[in-house]
Amino acid sequence: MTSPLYLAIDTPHLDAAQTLAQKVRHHVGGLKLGLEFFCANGHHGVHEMAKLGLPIFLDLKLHDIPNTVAKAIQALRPLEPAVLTVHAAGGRAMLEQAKAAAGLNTKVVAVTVLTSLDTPDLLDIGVGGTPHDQVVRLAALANDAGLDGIVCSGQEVKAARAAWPGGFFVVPGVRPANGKAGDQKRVVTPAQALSDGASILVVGRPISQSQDPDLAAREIEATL
Ligand SMILES: O=C(O)c1cc(=O)[nH]c(=O)n1[C@@H]1O[C@H](COP(=O)(O)O)[C@@H](O)[C@H]1O
Repeated sequence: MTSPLYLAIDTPHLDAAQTLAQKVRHHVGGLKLGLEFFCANGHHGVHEMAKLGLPIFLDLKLHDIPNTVAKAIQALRPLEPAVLTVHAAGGRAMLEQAKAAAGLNTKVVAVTVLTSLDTPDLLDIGVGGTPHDQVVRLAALANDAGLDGIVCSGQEVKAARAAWPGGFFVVPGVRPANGKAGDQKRVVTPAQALSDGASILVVGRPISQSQDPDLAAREIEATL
């Protein structure tokens, strides 16, 4: 069975990204490349990482007016990422146009409330209520707009999955029991996120900063 574990490769260095991915390639289901990697290495870098044969999750969290996001996604089409992110807060028209611009083999998923935010952080940006309320609201919008799924924390995935059984749910901010949360505020264990309905789990530092990344990936996999 394919592993639900996607490794977040958060580095601007192509050689470091390749070395890390080579180490864990047999114990992860896919590679997530983010802004840091893409800004430094662009399309060439994505092509190089795709040579490892794992699905590529291109996490660019696009958020702009509908026309700009649609044109950006058209420009990404040759890369054929398995998963691509946009921000749900971009609104209905942006989400609809994002999905329409993507290739048929790309799942477009909407980031709801970043896992680094809690209730006071939402208040700071003018959003009342809890992250849970906001995730449920934005998940309904993403579903309505025809997206494939959402990104949310493990604390909300059960409710989001119940409201959208066929959705694709990406859960980052997962930590093994006793793992360091770092800048993540809404954290659950990988096993909890999976049993609550995550489709895939995104894990970065617990693997990439480990002395032995392959062992760290295997240890997480063993808990699932
Ligand atoms: O879209 C994401 O992947 C994402 C959304 C979110 O709400 N929180 C979040 O942490 N992420 C990403 O997931 C990864 C988490 O990394 P670690 O905290 O190191 O495991 C990073 O690459 C983040 O960019």
